[in-house]
Amino acid sequence: MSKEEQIIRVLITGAAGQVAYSLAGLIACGMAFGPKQPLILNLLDLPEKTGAMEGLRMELIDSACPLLRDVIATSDPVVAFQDTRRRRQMDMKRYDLIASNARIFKDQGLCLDAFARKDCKVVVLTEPSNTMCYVCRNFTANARLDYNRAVGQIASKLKVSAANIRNMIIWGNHSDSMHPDCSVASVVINNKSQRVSEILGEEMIYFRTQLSESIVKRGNEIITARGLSSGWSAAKAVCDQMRDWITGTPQGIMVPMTVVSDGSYGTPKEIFFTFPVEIQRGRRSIVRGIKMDEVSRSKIDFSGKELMQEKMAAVAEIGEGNV
Ligand SMILES: NC(=O)c1ccc[n+]([C@@H]2O[C@H](COP(=O)([O-])OP(=O)(O)OC[C@H]3O[C@@H](n4cnc5c(N)ncnc54)[C@H](O)[C@@H]3O)[C@@H](O)[C@H]2O)c1
Repeated sequence: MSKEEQIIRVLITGAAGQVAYSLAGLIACGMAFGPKQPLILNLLDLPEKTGAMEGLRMELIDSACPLLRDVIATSDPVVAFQDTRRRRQMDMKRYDLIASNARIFKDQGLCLDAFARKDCKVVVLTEPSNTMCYVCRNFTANARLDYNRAVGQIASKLKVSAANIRNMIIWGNHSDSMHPDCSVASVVINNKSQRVSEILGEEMIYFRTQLSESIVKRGNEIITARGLSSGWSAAKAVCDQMRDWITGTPQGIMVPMTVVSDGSYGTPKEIFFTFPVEIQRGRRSIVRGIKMDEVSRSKIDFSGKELMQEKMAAVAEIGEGNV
Protein backbone atom coordinates (compact mmCIF):
# COMPACT_ATOMS: atom_id res chain seq x y z
CA MET A 1 0.00 0.00 0.00
CA SER A 2 1.44 3.42 -0.91
CA LYS A 3 2.12 5.96 1.84
CA GLU A 4 -0.88 8.20 2.40
CA GLU A 5 -0.56 11.91 1.62
CA GLN A 6 -0.52 14.28 4.56
CA ILE A 7 -4.02 15.54 5.37
CA ILE A 8 -4.65 19.14 4.29
CA ARG A 9 -7.22 21.61 5.58
CA VAL A 10 -9.36 23.51 3.10
CA LEU A 11 -11.42 26.51 4.21
CA ILE A 12 -14.59 27.53 2.35
CA THR A 13 -16.09 30.88 3.32
CA GLY A 14 -19.71 31.71 2.50
CA ALA A 15 -20.20 28.01 3.27
CA ALA A 16 -24.00 28.20 3.62
CA GLY A 17 -24.29 29.69 0.13
CA GLN A 18 -25.22 27.90 -3.06
CA VAL A 19 -21.72 27.96 -4.64
CA ALA A 20 -20.29 26.39 -1.49
CA TYR A 21 -23.00 23.71 -1.60
CA SER A 22 -21.54 22.46 -4.90
CA LEU A 23 -17.92 23.35 -4.14
CA ALA A 24 -17.71 21.43 -0.86
CA GLY A 25 -18.84 18.20 -2.53
CA LEU A 26 -16.51 18.63 -5.50
CA ILE A 27 -13.52 19.24 -3.22
CA ALA A 28 -14.49 16.29 -0.99
CA CYS A 29 -14.51 14.08 -4.11
CA GLY A 30 -10.97 15.17 -5.09
CA MET A 31 -11.78 17.56 -7.94
CA ALA A 32 -9.49 20.36 -6.71
CA PHE A 33 -6.63 18.63 -4.91
CA GLY A 34 -6.54 15.28 -6.66
CA PRO A 35 -7.93 11.80 -6.02
CA LYS A 36 -5.22 10.86 -3.47
CA GLN A 37 -5.27 13.93 -1.25
CA PRO A 38 -7.12 13.41 2.09
CA LEU A 39 -8.54 16.58 3.57
CA ILE A 40 -10.47 18.24 6.36
CA LEU A 41 -13.05 20.85 5.34
CA ASN A 42 -13.45 23.97 7.46
CA LEU A 43 -16.73 25.76 6.71
CA LEU A 44 -17.23 29.43 7.65
CA ASP A 45 -20.38 31.54 7.40
CA LEU A 46 -22.26 34.12 9.47
CA PRO A 47 -23.82 33.13 12.85
CA GLU A 48 -27.37 33.22 11.42
CA LYS A 49 -26.37 30.58 8.83
CA THR A 50 -25.24 27.97 11.36
CA GLY A 51 -28.25 25.74 10.61
CA ALA A 52 -27.65 25.67 6.86
CA MET A 53 -23.95 24.98 7.43
CA GLU A 54 -24.79 22.13 9.79
CA GLY A 55 -27.04 20.66 7.08
CA LEU A 56 -24.15 20.75 4.60
CA ARG A 57 -21.81 19.21 7.19
CA MET A 58 -24.26 16.32 7.70
CA GLU A 59 -24.66 15.78 3.96
CA LEU A 60 -20.90 15.72 3.45
CA ILE A 61 -20.49 13.07 6.13
CA ASP A 62 -23.42 11.09 4.69
CA SER A 63 -21.69 11.06 1.30
CA ALA A 64 -18.95 8.81 2.70
CA CYS A 65 -16.29 10.46 0.54
CA PRO A 66 -13.10 8.44 1.18
CA LEU A 67 -10.86 11.54 1.07
CA LEU A 68 -12.91 13.53 3.58
CA ARG A 69 -11.56 13.04 7.11
CA ASP A 70 -13.54 15.69 9.01
CA VAL A 71 -15.86 18.68 8.52
CA ILE A 72 -15.81 21.65 10.90
CA ALA A 73 -18.64 24.18 10.55
CA THR A 74 -18.21 27.46 12.42
CA SER A 75 -19.14 31.14 12.38
CA ASP A 76 -15.94 32.07 14.23
CA PRO A 77 -13.18 33.14 11.78
CA VAL A 78 -10.49 32.32 14.33
CA VAL A 79 -11.70 28.70 14.51
CA ALA A 80 -12.16 28.54 10.73
CA PHE A 81 -8.76 29.94 9.81
CA GLN A 82 -6.97 28.15 12.65
CA ASP A 83 -4.68 25.50 11.32
CA THR A 84 -5.29 26.13 7.65
CA ARG A 85 -1.51 25.97 7.63
CA ARG A 86 -1.61 23.07 5.21
CA ARG A 87 -3.22 25.21 2.45
CA ARG A 88 -6.02 27.16 0.80
CA GLN A 89 -9.44 28.72 1.09
CA MET A 90 -12.19 29.84 -1.33
CA ASP A 91 -14.80 31.94 -0.93
CA MET A 92 -24.55 43.72 -5.61
CA LYS A 93 -23.39 46.26 -7.63
CA ARG A 94 -19.77 46.96 -8.17
CA TYR A 95 -18.76 50.15 -6.45
CA ASP A 96 -21.29 49.55 -3.62
CA LEU A 97 -19.55 46.27 -2.98
CA ILE A 98 -16.02 47.61 -2.90
CA ALA A 99 -16.48 49.51 0.37
CA SER A 100 -18.15 46.71 2.35
CA ASN A 101 -16.18 43.82 0.89
CA ALA A 102 -12.81 45.56 1.15
CA ARG A 103 -13.25 45.60 4.95
CA ILE A 104 -14.31 41.93 5.07
CA PHE A 105 -11.36 40.94 2.89
CA LYS A 106 -8.97 42.97 4.98
CA ASP A 107 -10.17 41.08 8.09
CA GLN A 108 -9.93 37.71 6.32
CA GLY A 109 -6.50 38.69 4.99
CA LEU A 110 -5.40 39.38 8.57
CA CYS A 111 -6.64 35.92 9.61
CA LEU A 112 -4.73 34.31 6.75
CA ASP A 113 -1.66 36.31 7.71
CA ALA A 114 -1.97 35.11 11.30
CA PHE A 115 -2.88 31.46 10.73
CA ALA A 116 -2.20 30.27 7.19
CA ARG A 117 0.97 29.12 5.50
CA LYS A 118 2.65 31.79 3.41
CA ASP A 119 2.07 29.76 0.25
CA CYS A 120 -1.66 29.38 1.04
CA LYS A 121 -3.63 29.61 -2.20
CA VAL A 122 -6.92 31.50 -2.33
CA VAL A 123 -9.48 31.74 -5.16
CA VAL A 124 -11.87 34.69 -4.75
CA LEU A 125 -15.32 34.38 -6.29
CA THR A 126 -17.01 37.29 -4.54
CA GLU A 127 -17.30 40.41 -6.68
CA PRO A 128 -15.44 42.63 -7.35
CA SER A 129 -13.03 39.71 -7.36
CA ASN A 130 -9.97 41.33 -8.99
CA THR A 131 -10.01 44.27 -6.63
CA MET A 132 -10.60 42.10 -3.54
CA CYS A 133 -7.44 40.22 -4.56
CA TYR A 134 -5.61 43.53 -4.59
CA VAL A 135 -6.65 44.05 -0.96
CA CYS A 136 -5.16 40.71 0.08
CA ARG A 137 -2.39 39.99 -2.46
CA ASN A 138 -1.64 36.24 -2.36
CA PHE A 139 -4.99 35.55 -4.00
CA THR A 140 -6.44 34.97 -7.43
CA ALA A 141 -9.85 35.95 -8.76
CA ASN A 142 -12.08 33.64 -10.71
CA ALA A 143 -11.47 33.97 -14.44
CA ARG A 144 -11.80 30.26 -15.00
CA LEU A 145 -15.57 30.27 -15.13
CA ASP A 146 -15.52 32.63 -18.14
CA TYR A 147 -12.82 30.51 -19.78
CA ASN A 148 -14.84 27.33 -19.18
CA ARG A 149 -17.94 29.02 -20.56
CA ALA A 150 -16.08 30.05 -23.73
CA VAL A 151 -14.46 26.62 -24.15
CA GLY A 152 -17.90 25.00 -23.76
CA GLN A 153 -19.38 27.23 -26.44
CA ILE A 154 -16.49 26.72 -28.90
CA ALA A 155 -16.66 22.95 -28.38
CA SER A 156 -20.40 23.03 -28.97
CA LYS A 157 -19.99 25.11 -32.15
CA LEU A 158 -17.30 22.78 -33.58
CA LYS A 159 -18.98 19.61 -32.24
CA VAL A 160 -15.83 18.41 -30.44
CA SER A 161 -15.00 17.62 -26.81
CA ALA A 162 -14.23 20.61 -24.57
CA ALA A 163 -10.95 18.82 -23.72
CA ASN A 164 -9.76 19.47 -27.30
CA ILE A 165 -9.95 23.28 -27.11
CA ARG A 166 -6.71 25.20 -26.42
CA ASN A 167 -5.57 28.79 -25.92
CA MET A 168 -8.85 30.55 -25.25
CA ILE A 169 -7.86 33.84 -23.62
CA ILE A 170 -9.57 35.96 -20.98
CA TRP A 171 -8.18 39.47 -20.45
CA GLY A 172 -8.87 42.09 -17.80
CA ASN A 173 -11.36 42.70 -15.05
CA HIS A 174 -14.12 40.29 -14.03
CA SER A 175 -16.79 42.78 -15.05
CA ASP A 176 -18.53 43.93 -18.21
CA SER A 177 -15.12 45.21 -19.38
CA MET A 178 -13.67 41.67 -19.46
CA HIS A 179 -12.33 40.69 -22.89
CA PRO A 180 -12.80 37.00 -23.74
CA ASP A 181 -10.85 36.49 -26.97
CA CYS A 182 -10.86 33.35 -29.12
CA SER A 183 -8.74 34.85 -31.92
CA VAL A 184 -5.76 32.53 -31.21
CA ALA A 185 -7.80 29.58 -29.91
CA SER A 186 -7.16 26.20 -31.48
CA VAL A 187 -8.75 22.79 -31.53
CA VAL A 188 -7.12 19.36 -31.60
CA ILE A 189 -8.79 17.03 -34.10
CA ASN A 190 -7.24 13.61 -34.85
CA ASN A 191 -4.09 14.64 -32.93
CA LYS A 192 -3.65 17.69 -35.18
CA SER A 193 -3.98 21.21 -33.83
CA GLN A 194 -5.85 23.71 -35.99
CA ARG A 195 -6.79 27.34 -35.36
CA VAL A 196 -10.50 27.90 -34.78
CA SER A 197 -10.19 30.81 -37.25
CA GLU A 198 -9.00 28.40 -40.00
CA ILE A 199 -11.98 26.14 -39.44
CA LEU A 200 -14.57 28.92 -39.34
CA GLY A 201 -13.08 31.02 -42.15
CA GLU A 202 -15.16 34.15 -42.85
CA GLU A 203 -17.56 33.30 -40.04
CA MET A 204 -14.75 33.85 -37.51
CA ILE A 205 -15.18 37.64 -37.22
CA TYR A 206 -18.84 37.28 -36.32
CA PHE A 207 -18.22 34.27 -34.04
CA ARG A 208 -15.44 36.03 -32.12
CA THR A 209 -17.62 39.08 -31.39
CA GLN A 210 -20.70 37.04 -30.57
CA LEU A 211 -18.75 34.69 -28.26
CA SER A 212 -17.15 37.59 -26.40
CA GLU A 213 -20.50 39.33 -25.85
CA SER A 214 -22.17 36.11 -24.82
CA ILE A 215 -19.52 35.28 -22.16
CA VAL A 216 -19.79 38.76 -20.63
CA LYS A 217 -23.59 38.40 -20.38
CA ARG A 218 -23.70 34.73 -19.40
CA GLY A 219 -23.75 35.20 -15.61
CA ASN A 220 -26.79 37.50 -15.77
CA GLU A 221 -28.55 35.19 -18.22
CA ILE A 222 -28.18 32.30 -15.78
CA ILE A 223 -29.45 34.43 -12.89
CA THR A 224 -32.49 35.37 -14.99
CA ALA A 225 -33.13 31.76 -15.96
CA ARG A 226 -32.59 30.11 -12.54
CA GLY A 227 -33.30 32.95 -10.15
CA LEU A 228 -29.91 32.08 -8.64
CA SER A 229 -26.30 32.66 -9.71
CA SER A 230 -24.28 30.02 -11.50
CA GLY A 231 -23.41 27.94 -8.45
CA TRP A 232 -22.40 24.59 -9.92
CA SER A 233 -20.29 25.92 -12.82
CA ALA A 234 -18.64 28.50 -10.51
CA ALA A 235 -17.74 25.74 -8.04
CA LYS A 236 -16.32 23.56 -10.87
CA ALA A 237 -14.29 26.56 -12.12
CA VAL A 238 -12.78 27.13 -8.66
CA CYS A 239 -11.72 23.45 -8.59
CA ASP A 240 -10.23 23.63 -12.12
CA GLN A 241 -8.32 26.77 -11.23
CA MET A 242 -6.99 25.43 -7.93
CA ARG A 243 -5.96 22.10 -9.54
CA ASP A 244 -3.97 23.87 -12.29
CA TRP A 245 -2.37 26.20 -9.73
CA ILE A 246 -1.15 23.21 -7.71
CA THR A 247 -0.34 20.66 -10.42
CA GLY A 248 0.77 23.12 -13.14
CA THR A 249 -0.11 23.37 -16.82
CA PRO A 250 1.18 20.99 -19.53
CA GLN A 251 3.89 22.35 -21.85
CA GLY A 252 2.44 24.87 -24.31
CA ILE A 253 -0.97 25.10 -22.62
CA MET A 254 -2.08 28.43 -21.22
CA VAL A 255 -4.96 29.11 -18.84
CA PRO A 256 -6.38 32.39 -17.57
CA MET A 257 -5.31 33.59 -14.13
CA THR A 258 -5.78 36.86 -12.33
CA VAL A 259 -2.33 37.96 -11.17
CA VAL A 260 -0.59 41.19 -10.19
CA SER A 261 0.21 43.04 -13.41
CA ASP A 262 3.88 43.68 -14.13
CA GLY A 263 2.88 46.03 -16.97
CA SER A 264 2.74 43.23 -19.56
CA TYR A 265 0.74 44.08 -22.67
CA GLY A 266 0.72 47.75 -21.67
CA THR A 267 -1.53 47.16 -18.64
CA PRO A 268 -1.21 49.36 -15.53
CA LYS A 269 1.17 47.83 -12.98
CA GLU A 270 0.05 46.75 -9.50
CA ILE A 271 -3.54 45.78 -10.28
CA PHE A 272 -4.97 42.25 -10.38
CA PHE A 273 -5.52 41.67 -14.09
CA THR A 274 -6.46 38.45 -15.87
CA PHE A 275 -3.77 37.26 -18.30
CA PRO A 276 -3.02 34.00 -20.07
CA VAL A 277 -0.48 32.21 -17.86
CA GLU A 278 1.57 29.03 -17.72
CA ILE A 279 2.06 27.44 -14.30
CA GLN A 280 5.05 25.44 -13.09
CA ARG A 281 5.51 24.38 -9.43
CA GLY A 282 2.88 26.87 -8.29
CA ARG A 283 4.57 29.77 -10.11
CA ARG A 284 2.39 31.59 -12.62
CA SER A 285 4.13 33.23 -15.59
CA ILE A 286 2.31 35.55 -17.94
CA VAL A 287 2.55 34.21 -21.51
CA ARG A 288 4.40 36.77 -23.65
CA GLY A 289 4.20 37.67 -27.30
CA ILE A 290 0.52 37.15 -28.06
CA LYS A 291 -0.36 39.33 -31.05
CA MET A 292 -3.37 41.56 -30.57
CA ASP A 293 -5.43 43.69 -32.92
CA GLU A 294 -7.03 47.09 -32.26
CA VAL A 295 -10.18 45.51 -30.81
CA SER A 296 -8.20 43.70 -28.13
CA ARG A 297 -5.95 46.70 -27.53
CA SER A 298 -8.80 49.09 -26.79
CA LYS A 299 -10.72 46.57 -24.64
CA ILE A 300 -7.62 45.75 -22.56
CA ASP A 301 -6.90 49.48 -22.08
CA PHE A 302 -10.48 50.10 -20.97
CA SER A 303 -10.44 47.22 -18.49
CA GLY A 304 -7.10 48.38 -17.06
CA LYS A 305 -8.49 51.88 -16.48
CA GLU A 306 -11.56 50.45 -14.76
CA LEU A 307 -9.38 48.37 -12.44
CA MET A 308 -7.29 51.42 -11.54
CA GLN A 309 -10.52 53.21 -10.55
CA GLU A 310 -11.67 50.24 -8.46
CA LYS A 311 -8.27 50.06 -6.78
CA MET A 312 -8.50 53.75 -5.86
CA ALA A 313 -11.98 53.17 -4.40
CA ALA A 314 -10.74 50.22 -2.29
CA VAL A 315 -7.67 52.14 -1.11
CA ALA A 316 -9.85 55.15 -0.20
CA GLU A 317 -12.00 52.85 1.92
CA ILE A 318 -9.33 51.05 3.93
CA GLY A 319 -6.16 53.14 3.42
CA GLU A 320 -3.03 52.34 1.38
CA GLY A 321 -1.12 51.02 4.41
CA ASN A 322 -3.80 48.37 5.01
CA VAL A 323 -3.57 46.79 1.56
N1 LIG B 1 -16.99 35.31 -10.14
C1 LIG B 1 -18.01 34.60 -10.66
O1 LIG B 1 -18.01 34.26 -11.82
C2 LIG B 1 -19.14 34.24 -9.77
C3 LIG B 1 -20.08 33.26 -10.13
C4 LIG B 1 -21.06 32.90 -9.22
C5 LIG B 1 -21.08 33.54 -7.99
N2 LIG B 1 -20.18 34.51 -7.71
C6 LIG B 1 -20.15 35.19 -6.42
O2 LIG B 1 -19.73 34.23 -5.44
C7 LIG B 1 -20.31 34.57 -4.18
C8 LIG B 1 -21.05 33.37 -3.62
O3 LIG B 1 -22.18 33.09 -4.46
P1 LIG B 1 -23.42 32.30 -3.88
O4 LIG B 1 -24.37 32.14 -5.01
O5 LIG B 1 -22.95 31.09 -3.13
O6 LIG B 1 -24.02 33.36 -2.85
P2 LIG B 1 -25.00 33.07 -1.61
O7 LIG B 1 -25.68 34.36 -1.31
O8 LIG B 1 -25.82 31.84 -1.84
O9 LIG B 1 -23.99 32.74 -0.42
C9 LIG B 1 -23.11 33.68 0.12
C10 LIG B 1 -22.84 33.24 1.56
O10 LIG B 1 -21.80 34.07 2.09
C11 LIG B 1 -22.12 34.28 3.46
N3 LIG B 1 -21.38 35.44 3.99
C12 LIG B 1 -21.65 36.76 3.84
N4 LIG B 1 -20.74 37.51 4.50
C13 LIG B 1 -19.87 36.64 5.07
C14 LIG B 1 -18.71 36.81 5.89
N5 LIG B 1 -18.27 38.02 6.24
N6 LIG B 1 -18.04 35.70 6.29
C15 LIG B 1 -18.48 34.47 5.94
N7 LIG B 1 -19.58 34.24 5.17
C16 LIG B 1 -20.27 35.32 4.75
C17 LIG B 1 -23.63 34.47 3.46
O11 LIG B 1 -24.19 34.30 4.74
C18 LIG B 1 -24.07 33.38 2.46
O12 LIG B 1 -24.35 32.15 3.10
C19 LIG B 1 -21.23 35.76 -4.44
O13 LIG B 1 -20.51 36.93 -4.09
C20 LIG B 1 -21.47 35.70 -5.93
O14 LIG B 1 -21.75 36.97 -6.47
C21 LIG B 1 -19.22 34.84 -8.55
